[in-house]
This record gives sequence, C-alpha cells and structure tokens, in this order.
Amino acid sequence: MMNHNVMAPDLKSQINAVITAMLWISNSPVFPGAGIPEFMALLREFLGKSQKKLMMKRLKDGDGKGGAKVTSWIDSMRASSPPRVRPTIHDCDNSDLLRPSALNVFDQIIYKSRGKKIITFLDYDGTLSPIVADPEKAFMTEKMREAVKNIARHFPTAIVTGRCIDKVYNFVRLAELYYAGSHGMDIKGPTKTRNSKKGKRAVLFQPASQFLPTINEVEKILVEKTKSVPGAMVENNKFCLSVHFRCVEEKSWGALAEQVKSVLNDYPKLRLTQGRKVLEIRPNIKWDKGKALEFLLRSLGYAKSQDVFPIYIGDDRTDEDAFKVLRNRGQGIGILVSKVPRETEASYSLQDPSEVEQFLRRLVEYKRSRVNLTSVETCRL
Ligand SMILES: O=P(O)(O)OC[C@H]1O[C@H](O[C@H]2O[C@H](CO)[C@@H](O)[C@H](O)[C@H]2O)[C@H](O)[C@@H](O)[C@@H]1O
Repeated sequence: MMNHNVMAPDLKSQINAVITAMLWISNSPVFPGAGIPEFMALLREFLGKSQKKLMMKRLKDGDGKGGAKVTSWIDSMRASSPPRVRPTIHDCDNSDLLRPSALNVFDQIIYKSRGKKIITFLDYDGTLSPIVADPEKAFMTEKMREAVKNIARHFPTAIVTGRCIDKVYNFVRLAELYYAGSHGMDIKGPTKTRNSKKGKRAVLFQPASQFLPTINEVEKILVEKTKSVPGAMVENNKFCLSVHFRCVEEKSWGALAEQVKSVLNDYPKLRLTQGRKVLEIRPNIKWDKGKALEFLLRSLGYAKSQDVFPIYIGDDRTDEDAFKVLRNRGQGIGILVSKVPRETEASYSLQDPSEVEQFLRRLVEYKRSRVNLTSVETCRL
C-alpha cells in the first residue's frame, strides 16, 4: 500500500518543479503563456493552504503591533532591495512565490477585465520611479509621466504612496490624478471648479488629522536620536514619519532600529511599519493603503459595483494591504513590482518601473483600439 506520508514531500517537490518550469515558460518572451497561470493556480491550491498561512504570518511579523522583533526587521530590510537576479528554472523552492509577468499574460488580464471599468492605482517609489539612495531625488522619467498622463485620460487613476502628497505631487506633477499620501491617510482628488488654481486638490479624507501635532513632536525626537548615526535620515510624510536606513552601515542597523522603536514607548498611539530599507512611524489606526483603495472606489461610485476592475501596482510591503483587499473582494488584480520572487498577495508581477511603463502603455493602446473599434461599428450602423 502506498504510504502517503512518505510520498508527499517527493510529490510536492515534483509539482514545484513543474510549476517552476511552467512559470519559466510563461515568463519567456518566446512563449507568452496563454492558460498557464490558471494551471499554476490549480497546482498551487493542490500544494496546500498551510504554506499560504505561513506566508501570511511572515508578512504580518514585524508590523510593529507589539510582537515585532528588531532582528526580523533587519532581515527583511536586507532582503528589501535584493540583488538583481532573475529567477531560474532551478529555483524550485521559490515556485510558490513566482507570479506570471503581467506583460506576458496581458491578453488574459484584458480578458478578465472585459465589460468592466478599469481603475488604476499606482504606488510611487519603486513603481513609477526607480529606488535611489536619496529620497529627494526619486524622479520619474518624462516617458513615465507621459504614460501616467495617458492612463489617466482613459481610466480613473490614483497615486497611493507613503510619501506626503505635496512631495509626491512635485515628482508626478499631474493635476488630473487622485492622490492618497501618507499611506492613504491623506486623500485628495482633482478639483472640478473652473476657478480653482491649477494643481490644487480637494481634500477627500484625512482619518489621522488629530495626530499631526504628535507626528511633528516625534519627528524632532527622532532627528535628535538619530543624528549621531551616519547616513540615517528622518523624512516627514505629514501623517507618518520615515527613518531611512539605506545609507547607514549595515552593522549599525540593529542599534538604529532599537532607537527608533524606543521612541514608541512614550507614544502608545503610534506604531511601526516597515518598507524598503525604511522604518515608518504612523498613527495606530486601522487605516492603510488597502483602506484607501476601498475609500477611493467608494468615492468614485463603485462601492458595490461588480462592473469595476481595479489594477493596483506596487513594490512595497505596504502595498500588500491593497493587494489583499483586491484578493478578498475577488475584484481586479494586484501586480507586484519585483525582480525576485517574494511573498505576496499580488497575482502578477512586473520587474521594474520600465516594465510598469510598458504595461501602462499597453493598457492605453488597448483602450484606444476599443474606442476606434466602437466608432467603426457605429459608422457601419
Ligand atoms: O509608498 P511608496 O510610494 O513606495 O513610498 C514608500 C517610501 O518611499 C520612499 O522611500 C523609498 O524610496 C527611496 C527613494 O528611492 C529610497 O531611498 C528608500 O530607501 C525607499 O524606502 C520615501 O522616501 C519614504 O518616505 C516612503 O515612505
């Protein structure tokens, strides 16, 4: 009789190898992978939900809600800007983490969105602009600005970022967009009145406005505490603060993280979260990029609509909240921007901002071709 306990791990690694092979094929420009993601989804399900539970636990660890360990922050900080390696067919252990390239399966994404209104949500750093050492110099290219401008002509579009709105607006400079700054705690939309100053945006929601004095107070304390650490930098993002580790020597990361964490002892209403080589202090309220996405869908009139297809593109841990909302709603898709496979709630991937730009361009081309098709059909009638 077959002993399933003995067979299972072997079978699992064989299935993993098959998934990896399929993904490798689907990510290859030679074989754009029609049908493969669905097949992989079935296989993944077969591989068991326990691995997913473990993944979600790991994602939650280090979120600053009490049990967070400085060592786990440091570990994931090390991994947050990993070396530029493409996954290979031999990376069997990572097969559960691989996501099909949104460019290679573009037609499938369009098929999924048929008959629905596409809405695009775009993270900024690492998604629209490449990650750079100096946060003040995270410029997006003119080509990217053009791509975002065109996207916003065809679909409602929002920038969802950890940055404060003023700063991100100075980088993006597109008045027609919605902006959700400070990890969604500051939501503004384009003004509709004719007389409004160009670029002026209307406040839609600020769930953490009462925290403003505290955030400014903590900024001063953090600047004081971190000034002796070479390379450390505190950035005020209005309703949250970022402490940057990117230019700090790795041997000092532990001590710096302890210093940042210690500030919270006197501020129980604040909490710590983590991004790419950054620790962030923010109000301990139930609000994040996922809630901001839901808020914007409501504001745009799509609260209960089944006819909407949100596309959220982001690279950061904080974007996982939005990916999760879409997964739970069973609506639209999340696209992770990453060169390496990572634990994620997103369903697709793009490697870097240049692939994001290509994807946005293809969406616009698709929309324009639909408009042309419709006008030809109307003329024939
Ligand atoms: O939500 P996002 O738009 O991704 O913003 C998250 C943080 O982005 C910025 O920091 C990151 O990008 C910097 C510039 O490339 C890089 O130097 C840093 O290491 C990254 O963490 C921004 O400076 C932070 O305030 C945002 O919270």
